[in-house]
Amino acid sequence: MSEELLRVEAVSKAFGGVQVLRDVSLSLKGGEVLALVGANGAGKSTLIKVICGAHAADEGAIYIDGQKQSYRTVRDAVAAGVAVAHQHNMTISRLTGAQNIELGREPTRLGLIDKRELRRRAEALWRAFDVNIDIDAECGDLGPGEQKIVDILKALATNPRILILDEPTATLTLGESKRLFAFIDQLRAKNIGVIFISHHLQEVLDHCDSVVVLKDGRLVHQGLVDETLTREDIVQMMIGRSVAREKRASSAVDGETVLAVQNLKVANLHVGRFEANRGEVVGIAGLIGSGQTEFLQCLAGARRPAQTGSVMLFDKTALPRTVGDAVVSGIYSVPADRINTAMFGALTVEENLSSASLAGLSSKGFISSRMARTRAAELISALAIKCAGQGQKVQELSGGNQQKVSFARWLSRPGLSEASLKNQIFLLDNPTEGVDVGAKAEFYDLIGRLAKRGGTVIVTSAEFTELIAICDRIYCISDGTLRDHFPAVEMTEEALLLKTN
Ligand SMILES: Nc1ncnc2c1ncn2[C@@H]1O[C@H](COP(=O)(O)OP(=O)(O)OP(=O)(O)O)[C@@H](O)[C@H]1O
Repeated sequence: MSEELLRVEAVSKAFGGVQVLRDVSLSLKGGEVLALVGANGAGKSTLIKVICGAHAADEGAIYIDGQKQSYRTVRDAVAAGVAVAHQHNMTISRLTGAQNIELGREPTRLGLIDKRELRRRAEALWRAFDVNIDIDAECGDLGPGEQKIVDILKALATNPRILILDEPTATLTLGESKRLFAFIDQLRAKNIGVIFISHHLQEVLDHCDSVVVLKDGRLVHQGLVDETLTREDIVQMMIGRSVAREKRASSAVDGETVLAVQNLKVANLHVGRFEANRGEVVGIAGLIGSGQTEFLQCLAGARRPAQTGSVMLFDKTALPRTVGDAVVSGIYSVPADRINTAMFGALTVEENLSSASLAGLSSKGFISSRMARTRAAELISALAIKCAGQGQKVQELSGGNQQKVSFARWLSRPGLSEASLKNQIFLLDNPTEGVDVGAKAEFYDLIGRLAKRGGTVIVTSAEFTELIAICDRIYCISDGTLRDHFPAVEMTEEALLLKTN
């Protein structure tokens, strides 16, 4: 590793009186892959935004190559050699990989886009990083792991010396993540300094050189990743307690089938046979983009399948036609794209938490604001949602805390009481994406409690270890078909990978 490339010195930042970063200092060398970890709301994204010019620090300074930076915009930071690849896929599906890589920087000739030069530039980058993807294919035809690499190449097209990767593996399966790490090794070899944000602590230990831990806006640790540092050490530093990784006790499945689907077709998926029982947590394992999201959308009334086949859903023989029908039938959904589709960013935490259960919070036609407040307070405490108060706008929360609100919205409907949830189905599409280890444990506990009360939970996850830990049975999607299922206790991550490839 070479000389110090980036130095963050005593940076502090507050929003509206809430201190989010306190006196944070860290250092990054060329060729170093530095992991930035911390619980949801610890201040990781805010720190990144200060480094990449999106926020100005209240106090402190950023140095690159020992030079104090005075940049005020993202463009200034790019000019100084800083680039960011954001967590959510920013590629445009109808453009090719090459067009995405050069998006916003297209070379022109006689006032028109010079397609040949554009292709040449993208290819030069592609060759420099020895990437094994088709840059002439439309991004919509690439897998999520390949799209992530296109996103990173797009950031690299600005020729940065410091590259920030914000949760790049959050939606990738293990195989896709491995490919991404091989790519990160190339960045290291080219002496690029990488800041890597992740909630997957094992990959931090396996692939990063050093780690910085933030807790409540303070830096509590910066050090090398070596054999003496364990996952448990990092968890302790992040949340001040340890989090067990044991399996949840299997729920009291009473065997009564509440949902059975045969021969359904949706997107690129054929559902040969799928069943879910009362009191059961059923997992669906598949590579991202295998059709599991679309299948859950059909069950939630948000999409019509191309072919319905035969259906048994409680006492009906059809799937819900609308989301409203589904909710009336007792089917609640936490969709994958929840931040855009299932939340009201401009409304408060309390309003979002109440929005799925207004009828239950009403008396004589009026919403009881006392009941809404009490219910919201219960949920905020049960899921440890970090917010300045119930009145804070959801768009001001950290990404992980927004996820928690979207999950909790549907929990506010049945409530956290011990009432039976028989004939209620919860559809959770990758529910713990972006959520920290402590909150994950709370989610698993809540999922177990929903099943114990007789509810049926159907869940997908990019993390197969998570499915093994929380499910009773797991269906696997292989060759575009969902049919085979296995008891979770008999599964390993490797076995699931083989069955879904
Ligand atoms: N624009 C804003 N206005 C008010 N508060 C904000 C704003 N942006 C961030 N915050 C607050 O700053 C704190 C830190 O948020 P940040 O997004 O940096 O956390 P994070 O560590 O990236 O979390 P996550 O793992 O959930 O993504 C949160 O409590 C959040 O509510």
